[in-house]
Amino acid sequence: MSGHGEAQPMISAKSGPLSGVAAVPGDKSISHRALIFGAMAVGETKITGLLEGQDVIDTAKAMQAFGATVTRHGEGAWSVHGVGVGGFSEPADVIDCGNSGTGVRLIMGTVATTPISATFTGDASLRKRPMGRVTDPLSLFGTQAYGRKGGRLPMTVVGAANPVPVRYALPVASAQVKSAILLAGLNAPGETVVIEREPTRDHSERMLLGFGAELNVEQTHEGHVITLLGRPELRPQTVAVPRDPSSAAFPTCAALIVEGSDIRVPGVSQNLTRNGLYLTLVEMGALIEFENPRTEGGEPVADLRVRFSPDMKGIEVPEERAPSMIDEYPILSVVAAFATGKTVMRGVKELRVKESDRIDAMARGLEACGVTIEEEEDVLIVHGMGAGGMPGGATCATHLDHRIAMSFLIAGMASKKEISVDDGSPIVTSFPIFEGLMNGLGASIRRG
Ligand SMILES: O=C(O)C1=C[C@@H](OP(=O)(O)O)[C@@H](O)[C@H](O)C1
Ligand SMILES: C=C(OP(=O)(O)O)C(=O)O
Repeated sequence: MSGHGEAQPMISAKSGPLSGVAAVPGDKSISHRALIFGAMAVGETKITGLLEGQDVIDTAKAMQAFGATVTRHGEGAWSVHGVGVGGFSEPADVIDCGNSGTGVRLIMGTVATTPISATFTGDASLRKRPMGRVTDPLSLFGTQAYGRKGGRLPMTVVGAANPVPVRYALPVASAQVKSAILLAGLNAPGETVVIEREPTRDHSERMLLGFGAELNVEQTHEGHVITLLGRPELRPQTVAVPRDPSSAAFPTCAALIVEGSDIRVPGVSQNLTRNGLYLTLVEMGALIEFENPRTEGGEPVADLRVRFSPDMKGIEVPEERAPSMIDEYPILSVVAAFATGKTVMRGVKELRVKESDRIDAMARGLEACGVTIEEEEDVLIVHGMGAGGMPGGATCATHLDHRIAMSFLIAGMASKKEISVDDGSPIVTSFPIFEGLMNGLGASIRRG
């Protein structure tokens, strides 16, 4: 992992036409949840297609530290012997969640209503990210949290010995906060209610139902009202993790901007809480065909055929779409640079509290590559230069952020001059086979 002071490998990318099949690894959000819910079930959960990225590995290690038995049987094939809701034991050491906001926030939820204490930390990126958004609602259960100023890691969470159920309306659209409350609600007697005004990824709700919890989702004037009955016995499951649409975004967008490309991307989620990027690309004039729609691992998926799209136009991305494409704005801003006209992204200030300030990272990097950008606290506007129009020729800073690193490497595959990134090491957090997969399609990603 990066961020501990050692020199980081600079990586650069260029590309010929891309062709072939881009089979991306398992979904990161679903992988974290399969391990965590597996650890809270009684008995053995079997997982296939688990993402073996560093973020998920760190969650697997954490589940072991809390007393679950996590075993790897082969590539993507894992099992978790769970200890039951409320059955976590106190870890003997600090829990290091590395680069993962999802890992640390969801695990804090599980600890919140268990009578144990745990101290959490992470890498330099995670230690900058706000945890108050999770510990504030968790305090309503009776949980205490002691962290650094501004609610930063390292932080000790003291679980409530006698938790009470909670009713909480999310002030930000965040699946991590929603999931932390639901995980805490599992070990609180009675009904815990979370209300979200805008729908966010619903993997926790789907998985809770699969593991046998009593959960109800109602659409009211307040938004989605999610009611969970506490203290269920979770039944172990067999979880087939579908491919990650956030990873699929990278080869998809590369094929759209690299001249002569024609690739297939199998099994891309069509879950309405995850597919915002793909809707947006189609509206821009991207040549994407959605074939063979079906259900895989409980998620609606389709196979994509993606071709070089020289006639894409900038659009105004509907603000309410943001939660369904929140991790895809960096790569969308790259595609926008290869469209004609302006692409306007509003309601995106959540990007400022991800692994890096993603608005700032993309704005500065794209400017260095010759693209005109307008930026406000909550808005990013990219002035497109058309197919093949981006000059490139810069080294972009990645700030310990995998999505920033991959976005600029993809930009470099279609820019006039090569683009480098200062540190490619964060890519292993979510997409460990990125380099090999892209090179297999015809790109040339080189180190040093
Ligand atoms: O719940 C999840 O698995 C995730 C939720 C999103 O974060 P927020 O909840 O902060 O929006 C997303 O950015 C992250 O990559 C994964
Ligand atoms: C924001 C992300 O992840 P996390 O919040 O889990 O670190 C991401 O993967 O883009």
